[in-house]
Amino acid sequence: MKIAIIGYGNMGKTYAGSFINSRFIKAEDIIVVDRFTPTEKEMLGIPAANFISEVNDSFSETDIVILAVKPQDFEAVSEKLKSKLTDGQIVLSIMAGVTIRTIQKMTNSLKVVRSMPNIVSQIGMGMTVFSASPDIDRKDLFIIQNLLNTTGKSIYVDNEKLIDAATAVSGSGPAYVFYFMKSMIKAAEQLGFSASEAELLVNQTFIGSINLKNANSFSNEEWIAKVASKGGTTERALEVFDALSTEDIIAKAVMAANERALELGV
Ligand SMILES: NC(=O)C1=CN([C@@H]2O[C@H](COP(=O)(O)OP(=O)(O)OC[C@H]3O[C@@H](n4cnc5c(N)ncnc54)[C@H](O)[C@@H]3O)[C@@H](O)[C@H]2O)C=CC1
Ligand SMILES: O=C(O)[C@@H]1CCC=N1
Repeated sequence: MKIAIIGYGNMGKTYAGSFINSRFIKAEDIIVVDRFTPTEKEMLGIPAANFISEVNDSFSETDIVILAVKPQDFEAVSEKLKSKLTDGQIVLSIMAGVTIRTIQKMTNSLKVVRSMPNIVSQIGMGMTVFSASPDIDRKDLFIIQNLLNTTGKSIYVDNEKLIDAATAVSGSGPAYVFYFMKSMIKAAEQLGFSASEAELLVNQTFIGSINLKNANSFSNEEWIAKVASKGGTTERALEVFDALSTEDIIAKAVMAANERALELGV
């Protein structure tokens, strides 16, 4: 199977790396289009000749074309791509917001899969939610899901609106986690820890908590109750979160991301 990746930034590189490392796709079967020439290390064993700056005739030989540019760059890409795609090819988009309908219109392609991965795909622990146009048959969907699963876990949704919702939850989600970590590190420093000590305390707390959660079937509420002793320190901190409506703030932020995904699709 041959794959073209348009846009070799954070996500384009992540995808190429996952496909190659999982041995699902051979490095020589990947074509990359970007304005920038990557370093040798970034090429991941893909032959230098397979890196091109514009979509060209070699595209008609590929089975899947992955759109990994920013939504704002899609129009320019689609202009070049439109005339090169043939009927059997699958277009797989990871762009935030851009709808299946828009991708179909702008690429003249009926076989479109729209997905929302996250950056954690870099270490094979990503979360991807995907949906497909009616012309994608079961076999196509199976191939795509196998490909996506080289980057982590995936779920298929019929309702395309859930791709925007996933963008706001799991797509942008890693940044929310890093934001929370950054805030805790800052507080730890204010309490007297050095920057590296603060980072260790917070990293280990996150890694440990997630692994603990995964090792048992208790809910988040149950875990909170196990940590927060009556009249103790955690309870005092949680009172501050509640008094400042932190849950509402987080919900508002996620809704804002969802709104932005919808705007990007217009
Ligand atoms: N960064 C993330 O965590 C996630 C990003 N996404 C989506 O993935 C897409 C890419 O995001 P990133 O990789 O973070 O962006 P990026 O900015 O790191 O990479 C985009 C690449 O596209 C290239 N590019 C721009 N115009 C081009 C053109 N006309 N032809 C060929 N290449 C062109 C740029 O040179 C750049 O290397 C976006 O649509 C974003 O919504 C989805 C999930 C997570
Ligand atoms: O911020 C963005 O628009 C992209 C989509 C999800 C993560 N990054």
